[in-house]
Amino acid sequence: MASTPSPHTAVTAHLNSLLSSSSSVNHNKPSNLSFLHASSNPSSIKLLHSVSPSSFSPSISSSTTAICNVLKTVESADISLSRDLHGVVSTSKPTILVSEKLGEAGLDLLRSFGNVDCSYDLSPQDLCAKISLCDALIVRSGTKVTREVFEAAQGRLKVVGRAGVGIDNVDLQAATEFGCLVVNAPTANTIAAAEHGIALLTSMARNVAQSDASMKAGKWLRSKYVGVSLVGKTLAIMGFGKVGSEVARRAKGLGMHVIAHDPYAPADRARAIGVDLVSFEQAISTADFISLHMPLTPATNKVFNDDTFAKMKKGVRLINVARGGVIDEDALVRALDSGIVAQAALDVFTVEPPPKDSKLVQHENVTVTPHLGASTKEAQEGVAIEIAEAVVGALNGELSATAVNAPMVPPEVLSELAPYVVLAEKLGRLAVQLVTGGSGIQSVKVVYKSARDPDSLDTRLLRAMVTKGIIEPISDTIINLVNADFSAKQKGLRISEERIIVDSSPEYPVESIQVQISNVQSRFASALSENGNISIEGKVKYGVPHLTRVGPFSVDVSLEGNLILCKQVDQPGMIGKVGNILGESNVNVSFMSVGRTVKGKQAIMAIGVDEEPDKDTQKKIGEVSAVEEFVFLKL
Ligand SMILES: NC(=O)c1ccc[n+]([C@@H]2O[C@H](COP(=O)([O-])OP(=O)(O)OC[C@H]3O[C@@H](n4cnc5c(N)ncnc54)[C@H](O)[C@@H]3O)[C@@H](O)[C@H]2O)c1
Ligand SMILES: O=C(O)[C@H](O)COP(=O)(O)O
Repeated sequence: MASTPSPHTAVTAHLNSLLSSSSSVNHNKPSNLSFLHASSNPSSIKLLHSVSPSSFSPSISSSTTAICNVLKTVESADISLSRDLHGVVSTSKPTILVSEKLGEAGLDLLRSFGNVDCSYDLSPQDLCAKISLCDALIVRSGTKVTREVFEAAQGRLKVVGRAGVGIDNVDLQAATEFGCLVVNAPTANTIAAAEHGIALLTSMARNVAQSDASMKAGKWLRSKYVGVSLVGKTLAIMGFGKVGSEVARRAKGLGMHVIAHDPYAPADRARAIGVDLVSFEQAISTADFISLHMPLTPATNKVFNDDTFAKMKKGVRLINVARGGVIDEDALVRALDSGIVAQAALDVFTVEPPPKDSKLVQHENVTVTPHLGASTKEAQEGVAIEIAEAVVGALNGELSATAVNAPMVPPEVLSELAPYVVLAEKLGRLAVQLVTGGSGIQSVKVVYKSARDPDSLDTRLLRAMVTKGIIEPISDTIINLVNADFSAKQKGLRISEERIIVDSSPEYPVESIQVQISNVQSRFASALSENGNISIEGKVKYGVPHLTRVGPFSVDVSLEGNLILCKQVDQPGMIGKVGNILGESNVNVSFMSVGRTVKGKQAIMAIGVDEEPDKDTQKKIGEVSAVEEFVFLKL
């Protein structure tokens, strides 16, 4: 059993805290911190510990050390630990609330990882009451995950998994503000939805539902239910994404002429299946059938309304397996009554279930199904597995390929950037401690020197880590990849980035990272560069982050433990004097580096120390005659 975590473990543990720590932006509420253990294999990361910061009192670091010691003892035992709200450490697993029916295979996977609570049909109040006991929530389209849910979670909820595509029932803004990751299952129900679209298209064209109902009512109405043929007719696909393009493929097989409108779809993908991409106006004015496959967003909300129906070909037929909200349903009733729209086939509604007396649902030219697009056995099993894997991965601190509100960083980029992620956080943490009073920071610049083309360097993770390092020491907000940019904006912190190409080995993604804070006073004036900004720079050496520059001074000290920066007149004996004072106080020096601008003038000592020197010791250092200023910094 290792008594000291390997550099790799430390690196991945840092990554995990970035990816998995949950936060509450409502500062009155406690946030949960997740301590995660990373094994030497980054793909097998285990959530070991979850604890409320209130239970850390009085000293976060001493509690952390104690907890880490416990963790070390179980490191090889693959046991999950958690601490309850009273701070009692116990073996427990994360709790996953599943609020709508999910396929068994997905549930099995979830059960092998955590405690699964399948509570279907919860009222909004019951959901809010339960959620503070849950680490993850899995929903379909029937559960509204509102801001109130995130507030009620009190920082514990780390991930919301949407077992399907549409995330319009999740308040993404609130999720992001609360640092909660949202993942979806975007692929497993595509074919089911496309097949349902085709089922609605063909059954509407041949009045299958209406004639079935009339026969069951004892009638035989052959002339009433004469249909229309599909072959040679123009079908407009609105939203040429996964479902839209599969509907297009199938409609071509039925001999239809298919056009599509999608402002973001690549023309070559459309061409590849023989579909012309056209403007919105052209699509709706020339089509005999219009099939909707765009997401519900502020831009698509009620995009089919009185104005747009008026532009359609008289007698057009409409299919909607996307979202009810893209249609103004009252306007559709009017268009059906006037004959502009001959028929509609709808799987989705603005309010689900729609009111029993809905004129639209009751309309004789309308065929309806109760949101069944994704409801095939195959799709539901697929979606359940897809979302269970995404949620387990997220709880394990892995970056999700289906994250909806966080950058998706490919695993290879992630593993390459891992040591720089640690460096970025430590530089942010050091830089903010150099500011007098710590707060009032408005403008931070992060400069990356790299031999690589700036376009090939994905710095989102590094920027988030610098943000984490700066914000966490001066607030009670826990920062992760989800909420880093939002939290910075909330605090009026502008983080800009610059990438400088340097002539070094492109083998490493980053040569150095520099953090500059402008328009602030510094507790350590020597950290100010010529332009008056606090400026510190670091590099990764042999996988370990190092501080390499403070203001104009070059230093080289490994960023572990704590740090004393000391500015003195460049003269012999200084290392001994300060070293002796620390030694007398039992403060162990781990690293030491001296940097100067000109021989015999000023120099900076960067001293790595394991313990924090007490006030008396710090006073003695300040009293050494050649020492002009010094500062103690926690890493
Ligand atoms: N009825 C069901 O059970 C069911 C099942 C699956 C998906 N859906 C819904 O179908 C829709 C499409 O799903 P998908 O998996 O194909 O998603 P997708 O993201 O692959 O495709 C959506 C497409 O819509 C396009 N789009 C965005 N804004 C647009 C606009 N203003 N006009 C035209 N196109 C626009 C996008 O560029 C994208 O290509 C979603 O709303 C989803 O929720 C419903
Ligand atoms: O967006 C989706 O994936 C579909 O609308 C499916 O929704 P459901 O999971 O509620 O069936």
